Amino acid sequence: MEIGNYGLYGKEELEQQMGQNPTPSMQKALTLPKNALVADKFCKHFNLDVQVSVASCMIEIMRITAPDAPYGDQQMKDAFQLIVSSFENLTVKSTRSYAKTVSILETLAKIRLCALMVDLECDGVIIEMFKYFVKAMKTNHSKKVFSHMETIMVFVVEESDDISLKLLSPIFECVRKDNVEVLPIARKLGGKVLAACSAKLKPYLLQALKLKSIGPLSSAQFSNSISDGSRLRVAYQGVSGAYSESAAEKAYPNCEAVPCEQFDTAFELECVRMYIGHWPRPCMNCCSISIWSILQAVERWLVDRAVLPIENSLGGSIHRNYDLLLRHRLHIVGEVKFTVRHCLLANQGVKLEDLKRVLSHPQALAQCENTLTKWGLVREAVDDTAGAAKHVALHKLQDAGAVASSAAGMIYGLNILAQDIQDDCDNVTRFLMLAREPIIPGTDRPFKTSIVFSLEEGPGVLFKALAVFALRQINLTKIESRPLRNQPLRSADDNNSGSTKYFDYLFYVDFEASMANQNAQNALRHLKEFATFLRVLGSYPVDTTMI
Ligand SMILES: O=C(O)C(=O)C[C@]1(C(=O)O)C=C[C@@H](O)C=C1
Repeated sequence: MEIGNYGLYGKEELEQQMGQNPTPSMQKALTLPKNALVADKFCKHFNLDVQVSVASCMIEIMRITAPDAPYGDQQMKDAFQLIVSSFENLTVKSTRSYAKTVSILETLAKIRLCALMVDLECDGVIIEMFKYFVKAMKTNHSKKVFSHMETIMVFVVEESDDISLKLLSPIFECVRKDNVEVLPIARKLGGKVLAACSAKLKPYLLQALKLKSIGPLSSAQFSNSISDGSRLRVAYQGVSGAYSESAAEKAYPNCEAVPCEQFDTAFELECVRMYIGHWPRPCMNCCSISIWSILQAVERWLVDRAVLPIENSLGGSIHRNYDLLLRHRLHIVGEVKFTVRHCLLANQGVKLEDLKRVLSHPQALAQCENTLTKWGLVREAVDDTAGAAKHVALHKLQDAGAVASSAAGMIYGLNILAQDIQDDCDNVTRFLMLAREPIIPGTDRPFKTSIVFSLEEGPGVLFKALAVFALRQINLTKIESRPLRNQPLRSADDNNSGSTKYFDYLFYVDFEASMANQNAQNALRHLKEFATFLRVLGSYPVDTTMI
């Protein structure tokens, strides 16, 4: 089909913008340059600046001849390809052709030539254009550039009848909450397009989310991919640069580490919200309820593992996380020990003497207790170390620093004022890997089993409980007691059918044996005889490595 003119996107509107159609004499005058431009020696010139100049002349001719297209369909497609290729110049402001490229962008936005791109089904070219826009947002452009990109993207979406997910993926990718490669300004661009086209994009967003969902877990331990070949998604609490992210990557070297604001939600809705976390408010109001209900259906399969810090060699047990282990019906499938080396981070130009306060995760603050006291800094607890660094950078704080990793310093552009500020160089945090399915315990390598139980009141019951292991030469590596805050629990057989009971204390015990081991099974059978509640949290390989 020969499109031939821009009638599809409003002749009148265009005539208004252009003033009038070109006169016959102007049409005649244009013939020569119009034909010359499509010659290979110009449009396929090896020099990129020449190509941009050709693209600029072509779009100028399109502007003059509007609403008629100056070329036939194939030549128009080639011209669009050349025009879009020139947008590479938008990614580096210092290039010679930057100003010319901005003017091409402006014309494309103003005369809405992109409608013709949609009609000509130039999907590949449009995707390339969207990708350039997102990439270009790493450079500091004027507001005008931002608004032209927004106009073009919205127009393309609104003009397209049947949009492919591939075409939308640059937009969805740049609003994805866990996409650390995207700068806030690019997120804003994606968010504005989503907001402007919310009604049209809603079904596509849901489709994209469903495709992200994955089937039930395989029980393969420490496997980096799931059955369909996609990467294992490992949720961790905090933002990029948190120690938990490094622990996730140590356990599953090829995984996709997914930042979540709170651990409680790592396996739940937070991971679903990663797509719509940056959805602008007005849009949330109109679609959140339906998105919510549909997302609930897929939420359970959005991540495969969660990483949970459980204890630290200096700070001790992380009590809240012990409580979470019981609240969620997840299984421990692995552990990772990670050497934590803290830095004091601050904005560029800020010196140690300027600091009055320091932000970090309470565990990190506790691990640097002596050093921070020596410096006389007021401690402020936040959700994670990298989040603290991000906050200090984002708000350009001059009186506050952050205790976090050097990686967080790099990510958020902070200066390292001091390194290795933990109170002891042997500062190791133990992380647990959690999954919905347990792994099949083995005997081929050292295994550890974590259990939680409660006991009736009485003299010597705890002694008796621990003796079941001592009698069988099973070594205990950890014992932790937690108060039971009057919360109902299932009974000892753990099959969900027991009556509700209340206990005073819970004992968390780790012992060095696999549940595949007869000795360990006998010990637990023995313990069950007088435990009022018992659950195996997981039997998993011991982390014998240290980094
Ligand atoms: O805030 C982080 O970076 C975390 O990964 C959390 C955490 C923790 O909870 O203990 C992990 C390791 C360090 O011990 C300090 C903080």
